[in-house]
Amino acid sequence: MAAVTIATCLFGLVAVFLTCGGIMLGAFVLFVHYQHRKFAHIPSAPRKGLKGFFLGHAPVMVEYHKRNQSFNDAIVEMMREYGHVVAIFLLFQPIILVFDPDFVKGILCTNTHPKPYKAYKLFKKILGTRFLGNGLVSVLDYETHAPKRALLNPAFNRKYLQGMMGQFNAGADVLIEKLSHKADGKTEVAMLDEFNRTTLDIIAKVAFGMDLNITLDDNSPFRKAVSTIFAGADLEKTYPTTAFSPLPAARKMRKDVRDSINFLRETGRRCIEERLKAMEKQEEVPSDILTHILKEVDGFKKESAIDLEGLIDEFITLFIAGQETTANLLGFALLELGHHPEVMHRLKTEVEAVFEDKDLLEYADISQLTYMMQVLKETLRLWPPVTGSARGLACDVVVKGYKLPKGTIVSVSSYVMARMEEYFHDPLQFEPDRFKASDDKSHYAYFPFSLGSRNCIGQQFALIEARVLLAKLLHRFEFNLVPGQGHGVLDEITLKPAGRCRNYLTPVE
Ligand code: HEM
Repeated sequence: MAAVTIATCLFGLVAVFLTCGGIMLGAFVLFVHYQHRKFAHIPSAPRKGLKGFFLGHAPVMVEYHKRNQSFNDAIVEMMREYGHVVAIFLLFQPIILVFDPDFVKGILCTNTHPKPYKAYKLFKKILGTRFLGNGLVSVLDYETHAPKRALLNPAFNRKYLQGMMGQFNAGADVLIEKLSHKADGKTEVAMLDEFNRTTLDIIAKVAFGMDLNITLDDNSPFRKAVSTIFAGADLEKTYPTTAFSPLPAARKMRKDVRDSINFLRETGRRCIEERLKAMEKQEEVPSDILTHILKEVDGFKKESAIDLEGLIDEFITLFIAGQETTANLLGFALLELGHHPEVMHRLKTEVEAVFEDKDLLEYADISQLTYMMQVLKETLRLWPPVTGSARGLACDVVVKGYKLPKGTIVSVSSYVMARMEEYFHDPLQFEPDRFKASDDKSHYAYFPFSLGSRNCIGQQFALIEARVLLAKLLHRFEFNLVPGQGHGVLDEITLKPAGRCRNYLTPVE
């Protein structure tokens, strides 16, 4: 009798479980179907079978990732096939991609459409741990963003940065000294890794007066933490289940990322608190971006746009946004120079004319490097480290005859538009002369630093840093690409050269 009762109970439980599961699955299928129907009027690449129904184009993204190709190349193909407006589905999330300069202008240059949470949650938190929080990159709405941006803007204007030329030069000199020990013409040097270290050192010094010494220290915990965090973010982007999977590897990754983020945040907290104390005691403090911000907020005494936790968000934001991007730009530039000896020759001639026998490059010197600016702009056109931006529509919008309802996530891509014949002649050619001031016809089809009020605050910083580093390196070394490096890229949060820009170096005669 008892056995029958237990069996009945178990049967009942299983039935309830199956019914609930069935209802949930049914609701989920209806939801996915609704998402597809909502955007059925927008051209889209086929999503095959059940896998395509549930995962959308995500498997294509994984495929490209495995082949060291950017998913953006798949999007270029879709643009060629389907035109200026294309829908993609990542899992069941629709994203509408629009390749039209007027749309770019309307989306980026008005403060109408905020950043969408779904596209930026990976910056706010990685694998469940607060990362950039509400820092400048990841704060979503314009109202919260504006006062923060106003606070940081003066520290990033060209004039203020001109006063930091000493620090930019010093960073470059440490790298040159290090590389001079490897410049024997036969040692492979992964220049991307070197740029990564040096740009971390420079941002740490210029922004926070910190001497991290990462260029020389192979065991820097700071660098390890940054690498672990990027690896975690990339894993979560490609395999979102890592955020909650019970598998040991996923749990270990979550712990490593948590420890690394906490390490960075605690470093930031210490740095800010020590500076505050020094300022209270009226001790001499470095003239850097942190001092500038703390003076503005008067040590958080007045009601200000930012509190300590918010400032730690900015600390991490500047390290992350201000480092890998510039390193990748330099890596891609050196790679293209290796592939185009005639461009390299012309650039070196310009650098030598400016250099004469100077040790310290002043701002006036780098302003004369006009061809170098063209090289950097052209590199950013073909290889933008940040390929595009996303917004959530605040109202219905019609583009090219397609109605996009309020709430739609739209994305604009500098990477894809750079490859469109209608905006750039012979678009796949690396041709710096297209950026001669008089020839520049790139309005709203070229936006590697984004546009409008959410554009890159560090644009001037990056372009000063890149010119100082590249000029000093070309003055001292000949670079020869290790053969076999094509244009493969790693599309991991930022776009970077897959071959890590490996070179053989020799001293310039
Ligand atoms: C070649 C180098 C760089 C490139 C290509 C680049 C690109 C970009 C892009 C495309 C955005 C907009 C992102 C979005 O729409 O979500 C952005 C934002 C930002 N970048 Fe950069 N960046 C570079 C260097 C830097 C540097 C050196 C710093 C700081 C020192 C920096 C700090 C920031 C910050 C704080 C934001 C958010 C700005 C805001 O929303 O107010 N970036 N960057």
